[in-house]
Amino acid sequence: MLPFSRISIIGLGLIGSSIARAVRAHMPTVGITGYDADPAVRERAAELGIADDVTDTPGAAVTDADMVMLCVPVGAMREAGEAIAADLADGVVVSDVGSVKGSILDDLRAVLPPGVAIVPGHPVAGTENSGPDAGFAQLFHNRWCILTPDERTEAFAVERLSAFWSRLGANVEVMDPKHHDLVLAVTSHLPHLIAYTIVGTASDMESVTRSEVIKYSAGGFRDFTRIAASDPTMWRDVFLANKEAVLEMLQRFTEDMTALQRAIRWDDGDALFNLFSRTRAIRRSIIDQGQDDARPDFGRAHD
Ligand SMILES: NC(=O)C1=CN([C@@H]2O[C@H](COP(=O)(O)OP(=O)(O)OC[C@H]3O[C@@H](n4cnc5c(N)ncnc54)[C@H](O)[C@@H]3O)[C@@H](O)[C@H]2O)C=CC1
Ligand SMILES: O=C(O)C(=O)Cc1ccc(O)cc1
Repeated sequence: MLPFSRISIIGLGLIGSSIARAVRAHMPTVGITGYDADPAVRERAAELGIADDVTDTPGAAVTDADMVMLCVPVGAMREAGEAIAADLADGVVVSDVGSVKGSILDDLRAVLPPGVAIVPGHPVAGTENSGPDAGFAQLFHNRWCILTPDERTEAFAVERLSAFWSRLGANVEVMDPKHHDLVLAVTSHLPHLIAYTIVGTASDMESVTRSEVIKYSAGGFRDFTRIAASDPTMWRDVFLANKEAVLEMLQRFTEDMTALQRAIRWDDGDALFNLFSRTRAIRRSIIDQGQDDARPDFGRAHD
């Protein structure tokens, strides 16, 4: 049995359009209605035919839905919830895909009516691209989707949402929101901050020209430039919403970086070698678990 029969997607960018495409591919009988605050995105989404209907108001997109997925930047979740509150059907499941989970449940509970089941979620899958053209149906294949309900969240809603993400090819895990934010601070948010910093540092250097940075961007730097091309609005919101955990991880990172600086200064080759051997082992276990993104077709636009 299908977990939902008519879904609504609010925010038709990379993640919203990927969900729409994946639902089309894996649950073709499920109806999809979409809305985006940006008229140009609505127009493009309609052109691409990623939803059965793209509406001009948020309310019209949700009236008939049995599940609503909020796919907007973290800082816009509350406003997006407010905009649909009056038009939600009783018993509807509302979820989201935000990269930070701590405050979302409180924010959504504050603006949505009591008859609505709220299950926050985060598909740990994405790319540096944004907008409706960037989405693709296979984005969630063999990727994690973390759900962060609390003790008040209706069990039926967690089960249905779990089934929904499984159908899209994801592996579902349930986690406490605070723990989610700490784990993602080190595995996703801090790496993005480092990438933004290093690319910024290189571009600020006066003795190295911009064309040299582009021309000689070998392995490491090149990977950072991909991450540092990620959406500014999305990442501004992530850092502001996960301030505490990011600052805690940044503190640890800075201390570890200072230790490395010291090892280089004092020619402590053993310290460098030992750390690099430990980190190599982590990379190998990621590959062994089939969690590597370096698949030949990953991140390319295809449906
Ligand atoms: N980009 C990524 O790799 C991943 C992003 N996420 C999360 O998914 C969410 C969406 O990110 P993307 O799809 O990448 O961004 P995107 O920029 O591609 O799409 C977001 C869309 O939301 C629309 N929007 C903004 N405020 C709105 C509002 N109040 N009502 C309706 N539409 C509104 C924008 O016009 C835009 O089209 C974010 O919360 C992000 O943290 C989660 C996993 C991966
Ligand atoms: O493009 C990449 O490497 C990413 O890390 C994508 C990504 C961005 C944000 C998330 O919350 C989850 C995944």
